[in-house]
Amino acid sequence: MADTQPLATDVPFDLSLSADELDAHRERITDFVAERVEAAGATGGVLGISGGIDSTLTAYLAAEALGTDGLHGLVLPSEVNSDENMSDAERVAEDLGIDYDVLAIEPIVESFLDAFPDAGDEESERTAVGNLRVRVRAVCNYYLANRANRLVLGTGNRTESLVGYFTKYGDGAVDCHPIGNLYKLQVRQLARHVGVPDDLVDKTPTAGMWVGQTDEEELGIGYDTLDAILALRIDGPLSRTATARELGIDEDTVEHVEGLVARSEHKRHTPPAPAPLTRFD
Ligand SMILES: Nc1ncnc2c1ncn2[C@@H]1O[C@H](COP(=O)(O)OP(=O)(O)OC[C@H]2O[C@@H]([n+]3cccc(C(=O)O)c3)[C@H](O)[C@@H]2O)[C@@H](O)[C@H]1O
Ligand SMILES: Nc1ncnc2c1ncn2[C@@H]1O[C@H](COP(=O)(O)OP(=O)(O)OP(=O)(O)O)[C@@H](O)[C@H]1O
Ligand SMILES: [Mg+2]
Repeated sequence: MADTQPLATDVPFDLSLSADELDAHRERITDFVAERVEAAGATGGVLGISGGIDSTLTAYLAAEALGTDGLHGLVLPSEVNSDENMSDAERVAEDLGIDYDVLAIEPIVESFLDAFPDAGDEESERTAVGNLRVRVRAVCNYYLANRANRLVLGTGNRTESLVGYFTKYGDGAVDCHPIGNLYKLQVRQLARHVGVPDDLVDKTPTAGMWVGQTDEEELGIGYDTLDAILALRIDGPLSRTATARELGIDEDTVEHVEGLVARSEHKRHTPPAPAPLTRFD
């Protein structure tokens, strides 16, 4: 029996979806995936599966939309992924009955780094190498997509997109974003609704770019609060002051999120070019 209970949060603003809304999202997303694949004349989708909730939900819905033959999974362990996440990723593919490959990407990353022996400072190196791992995964996705005329299915949600919490041309390098209209809390809720096991729904989100990384620690804010600020202040009509008052938080927290959104604007657009010269003035 699907669970449509709201998820517990500490935030006094309820983003939970009703049972009808969850069904509507499920239908909208599965229709979207099927339509994108058909419109592209593709044979199906390719998807990286990490053991996290975003790729798990996307895999469940894409398998529903395309059938198990229409979806190919890629589990791409590196030295920073936990064994638990990688075995969960394989469990998702097995439970869905889709074909999948497991490919350790660290040799590819290492051979790339051999070409750049001079490391930068510790913090920028950590981000650069983390992003390299993410971009190696994107290359793997597209290699398989090219070979079998498939689309690369993204797993980004609305929360990550708005604050730019993804690697440009890494996990952001995809052909469509099936769950891109859901805040993180709603991803978890829809996942539970479609039958994803609780231990996967409740798992701590991690980008898996370095050992011990968690999204909430790096972002400096919990997802429940972040979702609510985005819904009220960025997608909604409230001022900074009204958002802070509504959520019982200080204005600095709202301002922090506004900064994340503003600084990541460039990630949400195709790269700009100077205006062309015209000969028809
Ligand atoms: N204003 C601007 N206009 C145009 N381009 C601009 C720019 N500012 C930076 N850039 C470009 O963007 C680059 C920085 O962006 P990027 O390479 O993405 O790197 P960056 O945003 O620094 O790092 C990626 C962030 O996303 C997180 N992440 C990554 C992957 C997965 C997940 C997850 O949870 O799934 C999270 C990761 O932990 C990290 O915090 C710069 O090096 C520059 O090339
Ligand atoms: N080890 C991996 N193998 C295959 N794909 C991966 C791996 N790590 C990350 N990915 C891909 O990158 C995407 C972005 O990672 P992200 O952490 O945002 O999502 P998630 O792991 O599915 O969920 P969560 O945010 O809850 O951890 C994943 O959804 C998945 O498609
Ligand atoms: Mg993850």
